[in-house]
Amino acid sequence: MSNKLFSPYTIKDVTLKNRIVMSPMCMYSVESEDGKVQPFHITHYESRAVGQAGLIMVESTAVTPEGRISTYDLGIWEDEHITGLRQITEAVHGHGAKAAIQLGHAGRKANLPSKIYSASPLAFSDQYQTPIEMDQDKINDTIKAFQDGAQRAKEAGFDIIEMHGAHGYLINQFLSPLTNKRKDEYGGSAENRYRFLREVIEAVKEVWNGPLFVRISANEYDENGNHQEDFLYFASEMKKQGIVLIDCSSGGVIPVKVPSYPGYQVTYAEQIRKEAEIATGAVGLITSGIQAEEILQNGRADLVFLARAFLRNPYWPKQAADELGETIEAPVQYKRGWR
Ligand SMILES: Cc1cc2nc3c(=O)[nH]c(=O)nc-3n(C[C@H](O)[C@H](O)[C@H](O)COP(=O)(O)O)c2cc1C
Repeated sequence: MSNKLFSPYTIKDVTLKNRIVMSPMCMYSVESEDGKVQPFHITHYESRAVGQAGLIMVESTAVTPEGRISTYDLGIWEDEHITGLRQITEAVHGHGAKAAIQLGHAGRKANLPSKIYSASPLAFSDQYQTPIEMDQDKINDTIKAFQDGAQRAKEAGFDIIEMHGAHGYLINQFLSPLTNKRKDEYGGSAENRYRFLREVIEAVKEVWNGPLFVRISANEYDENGNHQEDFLYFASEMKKQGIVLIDCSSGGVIPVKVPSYPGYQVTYAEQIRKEAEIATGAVGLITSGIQAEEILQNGRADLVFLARAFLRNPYWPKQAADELGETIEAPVQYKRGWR
């Protein structure tokens, strides 16, 4: 039986050469607080493309300055950011990988000295500022910032955009009843809590025809948080709106510890894939080729996302190919006998 991990995967008009995704990881490596790409970022992402990942996803990139997790975050809030981001996509494409970017807004989890905003005025913890509740103008401006970010991502040459709806950041703050206590049409029912994400997706679609992913936290580890029926509702709405893949993570909404064992979140990708009939990505302690292949062969997810494994080993796909007895289209150093 041939390996799925190394078979191509087509989403809309984009074909990945394999199903291995470098999961988004903030590198907190912007030095001058301007959100601009540094030489480090280009090397960091290019090296994983050399290592044969099918899709390189650039870290959560802030759509507004106030939406940064920290002042060290990459930004996409002004046109000046496009040049550096284009250097990343060109470097990644040069090695046959596709490039994605995760558009993010930290909301109440912004660790900044300036004012911060959220769905409701609830601090994440006593280490964080209490955010200002977004009024309608702020909501509209933020939706426009996601749209402008998508336009800039297009101009920078990205193939795929992912909206960061997980880990307790702004979109997640609207989705979760733990953080959204609003009395207006953005709060209350699951339908209302979904409204902000719905409007972000609609705005992004006006400027972006390519594949659009959403990352969600499919378990909030609190009985008063969203439950499976809520996630299935969100997934079915995303599908109706044309989202092509849901990247299934968990946690981060409130400060509770997330479990951690091999494949600890795969079950969410599996459930959403089966019940909402939408493609999913699995992430979380996927570290071996055999484990990744099992996930794909058993229809538990369509793509595997790896974060820390790629930090440790930019050549992880080669390691996985060796485990699975697969020969991969090798970069030149493999052909010269690199083992
Ligand atoms: C240093 C670091 C930075 C991260 N930054 C992001 C991020 O920008 N966006 C995101 O959705 N997840 C982020 N994550 C979470 C990873 O994408 C991934 O979901 C998580 O690490 C579990 O996968 P792993 O076990 O393969 O590392 C980050 C993780 C790490 C270790």
